[in-house]
Amino acid sequence: MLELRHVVKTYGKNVRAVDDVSVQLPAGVVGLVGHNGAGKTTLMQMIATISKPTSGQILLDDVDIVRQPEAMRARLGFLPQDFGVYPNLSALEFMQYFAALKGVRDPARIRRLLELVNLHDHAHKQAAGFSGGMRRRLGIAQALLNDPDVLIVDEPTAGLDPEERLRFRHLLSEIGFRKLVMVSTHIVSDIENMASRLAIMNNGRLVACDTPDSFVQRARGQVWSVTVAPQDYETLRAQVQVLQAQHHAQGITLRIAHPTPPLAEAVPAEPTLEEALMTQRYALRERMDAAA
Ligand SMILES: Nc1ncnc2c1ncn2[C@@H]1O[C@H](COP(=O)(O)OP(=O)(O)OP(=O)(O)O)[C@@H](O)[C@H]1O
Repeated sequence: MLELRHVVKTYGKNVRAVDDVSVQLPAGVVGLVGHNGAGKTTLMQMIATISKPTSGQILLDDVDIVRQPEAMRARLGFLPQDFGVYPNLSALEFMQYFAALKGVRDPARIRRLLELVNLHDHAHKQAAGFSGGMRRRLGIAQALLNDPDVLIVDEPTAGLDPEERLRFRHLLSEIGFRKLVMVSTHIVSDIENMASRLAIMNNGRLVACDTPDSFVQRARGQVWSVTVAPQDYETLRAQVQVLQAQHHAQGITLRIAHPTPPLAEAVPAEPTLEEALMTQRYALRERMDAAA
């Protein structure tokens, strides 16, 4: 179990990149979601013991890893956002290199990991010729060398094609059956079918941490569907949060986030996870505007 207690990270006097985050995370896939600059990378770096909190505690199975970072490092696999492979090494050489750095001496483990990430047929090819997805998969393979209990992956699918994305998601969700996998992303669809929990960050704060179903459940009754004439669309758009607009011969069918029916003829719609998170974001923004 990973536990964060009142974790704060400030840069200089004005930037509070992570602002009083407390959460308990058991095994499973946790999707860390938030806009650019929300604090996801800063939070992950502190958990990965690459940077230290300004204040607060991070505990792995009750051991304070800020004071004893080696307790985390021995059990950690980390794939940072800007992870690069060495282009002149083959996949196998790359794994052997990292295995030596991590003190892993079992050649069979390297073979198994290359099979797990589906790169065994490319083991002897230089990484220079690899696609973005193959490089990310090689990154995951090196992160798994020490059989980590905590796997942290920052923006895993950036630059991947749809098929690679699917394969990568499948791989992470399998690992999440037994381990804690933290995945940061802007793309909700990337994690919607694999995350057991979503942690939502906004301006350094953890504004919610819950199961995907709970987010959808809370958004029920706040997403509406209605078809309007094209000339009414602009007026409506200025008044309510339009989640989706689909043009067709009969007009424009809208999905709208609103606490009450936005028009008399609007009917309640089943929210998607993405819509549920957007609905929550709008509600949060309104609360913040009201408080300002
Ligand atoms: N080394 C640093 N020095 C100063 N400010 C920083 C530093 N690293 C991050 N920040 C600031 O801290 C805030 C959080 O940044 P962070 O990179 O953690 O967000 P993020 O959610 O990961 O964003 P992205 O999705 O764009 O990667 C931002 O305002 C960022 O500008």
